[in-house]
Amino acid sequence: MNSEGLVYSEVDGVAYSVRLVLSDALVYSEVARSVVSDKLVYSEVARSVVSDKLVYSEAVKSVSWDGLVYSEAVRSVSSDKLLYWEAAGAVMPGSQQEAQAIDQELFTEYKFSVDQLMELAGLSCATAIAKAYPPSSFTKPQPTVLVVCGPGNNGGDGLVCARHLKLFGYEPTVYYPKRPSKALFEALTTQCQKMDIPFLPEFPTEAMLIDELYGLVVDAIFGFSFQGAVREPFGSILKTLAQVTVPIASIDIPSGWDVEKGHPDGLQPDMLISLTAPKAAARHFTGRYHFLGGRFVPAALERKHGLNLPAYPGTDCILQLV
Ligand SMILES: NC(=O)C1=CN([C@@H]2O[C@H](COP(=O)(O)OP(=O)(O)OC[C@H]3O[C@@H](n4cnc5c(N)ncnc54)[C@H](O)[C@@H]3O)[C@@H](O)[C@H]2O)[C@@H](O)CC1
Ligand SMILES: [K+]
Repeated sequence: MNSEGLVYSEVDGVAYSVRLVLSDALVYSEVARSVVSDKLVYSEVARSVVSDKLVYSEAVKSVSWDGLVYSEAVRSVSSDKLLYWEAAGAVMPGSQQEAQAIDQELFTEYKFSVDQLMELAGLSCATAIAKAYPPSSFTKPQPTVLVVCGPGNNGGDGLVCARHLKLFGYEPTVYYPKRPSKALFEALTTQCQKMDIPFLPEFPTEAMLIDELYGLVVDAIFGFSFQGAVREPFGSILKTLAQVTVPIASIDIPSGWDVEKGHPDGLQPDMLISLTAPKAAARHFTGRYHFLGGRFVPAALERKHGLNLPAYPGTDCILQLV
């Protein structure tokens, strides 16, 4: 027996779709339901695969309302020998002010140093990238990655990410046009150079050139302190990046996006790695992969800001939200 069917219907702003595949050894079903109104988007997806020995099921629920996104994911796999279950719930708070307040408290009250947190942030970005885009998935002969770094700490995360990508077997190249004269950034640059990571003297002006040379772009230009109209040279860089067809992975926030409102005509990355907690703009992210990284928030700080962070699985430094 083999059959497959898809039913889609929409009634009064509620869209339903049901997909079912049946074969002798396998049953696959997918049900999606979403409600969209002026202020509210509610969506629910349930997926399950049942084969002779294995049951896999996944449910993702998310509600977004003006400034707030709540999402919940449950995943379970059971087979003869294995029972695996994973649940995640996340509330996205994330005004720009709140992100900056958490940042400041980590440094002043909790006495972390920037380089400590940057190392963990950059490592989680490289880990998430390796999970979503393993070197074997690259269509180029080498897993080449262009890492574009901005002038602040988001750029620093990019440098750390490039270094770990190199250790993971990728071929990163960095473009870092505005380098602050601070010991931390100079050290991160030297570390990359000593690991034979090339630094581009000029940004490729044609998006096609980037597509030809690299299989992935890491956007580490701006994070949660970005404000106002983009100044050069980043305006031209972002215009070029908006035209590339290879996937873009954005660190913390897609660069050029308003931290709270997003940017409908701006960069639309394939991947977002939210650090510490997703910012409000993350509700506008439509790419394939959304990961949470930066597993360094003390419980008291999480409680104070009502972050309600999802539980990271085991010892992992990242959690896939979408
Ligand atoms: N606590 C945390 O919360 C951590 C944050 N980290 C990273 O730090 C980032 C925030 O870093 P920063 O506060 O340094 O800021 P950003 O890296 O977001 O950017 C600030 C820089 O961008 C420039 N800039 C801002 N608006 C601009 C515009 N319109 N045009 C051109 N240039 C503009 C500023 O002059 C400044 O040099 C986060 O997004 C995250 O990636 C991590 O490194 C570690 C931990
Ligand atoms: K970014």
